[in-house]
Amino acid sequence: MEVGFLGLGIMGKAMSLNLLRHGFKVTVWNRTLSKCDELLEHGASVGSTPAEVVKKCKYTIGMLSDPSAALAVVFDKDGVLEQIGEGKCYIDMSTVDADTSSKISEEITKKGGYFLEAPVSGSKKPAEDGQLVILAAGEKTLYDEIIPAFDVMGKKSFFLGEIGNGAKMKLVVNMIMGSMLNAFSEGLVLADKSGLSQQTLLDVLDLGAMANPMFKMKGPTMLMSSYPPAFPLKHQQKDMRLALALGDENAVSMPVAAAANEAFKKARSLGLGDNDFSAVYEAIKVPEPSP
Ligand SMILES: NC(=O)C1=CN([C@@H]2O[C@H](COP(=O)(O)OP(=O)(O)OC[C@H]3O[C@@H](n4cnc5c(N)ncnc54)[C@H](OP(=O)(O)O)[C@@H]3O)[C@@H](O)[C@H]2O)C=CC1
Ligand SMILES: O=CC(=O)O
Repeated sequence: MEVGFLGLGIMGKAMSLNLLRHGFKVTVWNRTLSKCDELLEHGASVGSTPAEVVKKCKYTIGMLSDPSAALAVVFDKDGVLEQIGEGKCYIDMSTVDADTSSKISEEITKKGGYFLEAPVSGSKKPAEDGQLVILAAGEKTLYDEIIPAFDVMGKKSFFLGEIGNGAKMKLVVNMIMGSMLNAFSEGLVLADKSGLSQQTLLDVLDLGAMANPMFKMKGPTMLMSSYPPAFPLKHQQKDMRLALALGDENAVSMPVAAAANEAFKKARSLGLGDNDFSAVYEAIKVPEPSP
């Protein structure tokens, strides 16, 4: 199977390498073209624009940072839309809101193409190991056709129905994840300030009903103030923002998520946006100014 891949950030690089490793023919494009070099060494072809990739491949996958990037790659000059048409398929795996996905879907469909949104749950390591959870929605026939690629990139794929449902599911999941990480960070600070061993807190949590891979993986590195980006904090804050907007639309009160969003915003204002999202702990450690 031949696929195009647009966006070689942390996730896109790992996902496209996996496809190559499993025998797919892959043509890649990235805004910063130099990031294509490593993929070229692993046997990928390189397209000079998104349009060129779509022209060459029946199936093209996008993995871009946020709604504006996802829209730019489709609608800008030399974008996906210029070559999409009858028999061409576009799969956007970026985390965006339902409106962004719908705009892309409408225009692609108008031109006779097929569209699937398919955001993923799971970070850098699951992407490298082909262990993502794929949350797809949109064109069911395209979903069935692209399953061989999803099976390489992920451990489980869900088909969630109409366009927007994949985006919404992803935002709900990440709203929970961001809120949990904040509560965890506050717990670490509280343990420290009240004279307890933070390591013992990690051990206690890991033995009880709240044990989870995120606390287990992030806890030790947070205690070392080490935040190499697996999931960049700026993207987690974008997801909190989009999840809160979804809450607004549906009149769902989410005070916990709103407070977590404030902590991620504070972390961004401290210059931590390109660090791993667990760096929110640094923002929680900073004392509030006294009145
Ligand atoms: N990292 C993670 O753990 C996970 C991330 N996600 C989601 O996946 C998506 C990608 O994440 P990740 O790989 O971590 O992000 P990165 O920041 O590592 O990569 C972002 C990619 O988007 C490209 N990009 C940004 N702006 C534009 C633009 N205006 N036009 C064209 N390309 C653009 C970047 O290109 P360039 O190299 O030129 O900057 C890069 O290829 C995000 O939506 C994120 O929320 C989902 C699950 C897990
Ligand atoms: O979106 C991030 C993730 O870890 O999933």
